[in-house]
Amino acid sequence: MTSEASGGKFDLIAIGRACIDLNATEYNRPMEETMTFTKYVGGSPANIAIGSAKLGLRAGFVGKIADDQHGRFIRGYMERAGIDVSGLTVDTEGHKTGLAFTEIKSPDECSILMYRDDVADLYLRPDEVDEDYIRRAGMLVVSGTALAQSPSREAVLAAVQAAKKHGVKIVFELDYRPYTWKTPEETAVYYSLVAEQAHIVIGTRDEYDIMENAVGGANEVTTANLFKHAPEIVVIKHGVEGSYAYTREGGTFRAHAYRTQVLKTFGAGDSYASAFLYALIRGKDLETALRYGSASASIVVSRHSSSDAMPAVEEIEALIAGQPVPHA
Ligand SMILES: Nc1ncnc2c1ncn2[C@@H]1O[C@H](COP(=O)(O)OP(=O)(O)O)[C@@H](O)[C@H]1O
Ligand SMILES: O=C(O)C[C@@H](O)[C@H](O)C(=O)COP(=O)(O)O
Repeated sequence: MTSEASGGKFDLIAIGRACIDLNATEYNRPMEETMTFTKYVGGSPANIAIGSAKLGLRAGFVGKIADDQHGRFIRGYMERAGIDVSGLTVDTEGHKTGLAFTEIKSPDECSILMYRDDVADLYLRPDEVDEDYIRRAGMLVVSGTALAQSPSREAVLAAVQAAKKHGVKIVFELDYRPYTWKTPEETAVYYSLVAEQAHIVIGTRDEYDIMENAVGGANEVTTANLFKHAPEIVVIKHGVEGSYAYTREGGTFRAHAYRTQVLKTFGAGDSYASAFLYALIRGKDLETALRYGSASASIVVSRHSSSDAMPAVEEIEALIAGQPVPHA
C-alpha cells in the first residue's frame, strides 16, 4: 500500500517538473552527429524524488504531466520507483512534456538541448496543490525552475505557504536553467523570495550568483545574507572541487568529490541532493550528509542517466568506505 493510500507521512515531497531526458547513446560525439538516444524520466525534482525513493525514503511528488504517451510513461516509471503520484495532475489543455536532449561530447564537455515551450509542468495551478497533501511531508523540496512562469510560480508559492503553516521543512534546490526565465532581475527576485523562506538551500556557486544577480560572489557573503532569514543550512557546490555546508550556528563543513570514471557531467546535482537529504532524514551529521551527496553524485556521473542511475544506499556506503581520502 502506498503512503497515500494508508494516509501515512512522507519523508519528502518534491514539487516541479517531471519530464523526459533523451541521452545520447553515442559517447564522445557532438549532437549534430548523434543518431540514437535512450529515453529516461528526467527533470531535476523528479530525479530527486526517484533518487530518494531508491534510497528507501517515502517520497511524494506534486506536478503536472501532459496527457500523452510521455506523460503516462513518466507516471508509470515514478509509480514503479515507489513514489506516491497522487499529487500529479494531468494537463487538459494540450500542453506538452518537456524534453531534454543530452550531448555527451566528452566526459567533461556535455550540454543539454531543451525543448520547453508551453510545457505542461509550468501550467500547474495553485488550486492543484493540496494543502493536506503537503502537510503530510517532513520536507518539501522546491525546484527553482518551477518559479520561472505563472501559474507554476504561484502553485509553488502556495506549496511553500502550506509547508510553513504546517511546520514542514522547506528545501530549496536552486536548479537554475536559463531558458524559461525572462530577465536576471526577475530570477533574482523569486530566487531570493523562496530562499529566504527555506530551511535548507542547495545550489552551485553559479546559481547563488544568479540569485544575487551578481558575478563572482563569495560564499561568506551569501551565507551571511541568508542566515538573516529562515535558512538553517546552506549548501554551496563547486563541481569537482567539492562542496560546502554552512550552518546558522556558524559551522562550516567541506566534502571532496569522489574519484570516478566520468561518463557525463549532468545528473550530479540531483543525485547529490537526494543522498544529502536522505542522510539528514536518517539523522546523520552534516559532514556525513555531504559525503553521501558527493558519493551519490560521483556514481551517477559514471552512468548514463540521471534518474535510472540513482544508486542504492549500499553502493554509496561502499564508495565512502573504499575512498577514505577522496580527491581534490
Ligand atoms: N567529475 C566529477 N567527479 C566526481 N564527482 C563530481 C564530479 N562533478 C561533480 N561531482 C560531485 O557532484 C557534486 C555536484 O556537482 P555540481 O557540478 O556542483 O552540481 P550540478 O550538477 O548541480 O551543477 C559536487 O559537489 C561533487 O561532489
Ligand atoms: O533537469 C532537467 O530538466 C534535466 C535533467 O533531467 C538532466 O538529467 C540534468 O540536467 C540533470 O542535471 P543536474 O542538475 O546536473 O543533476
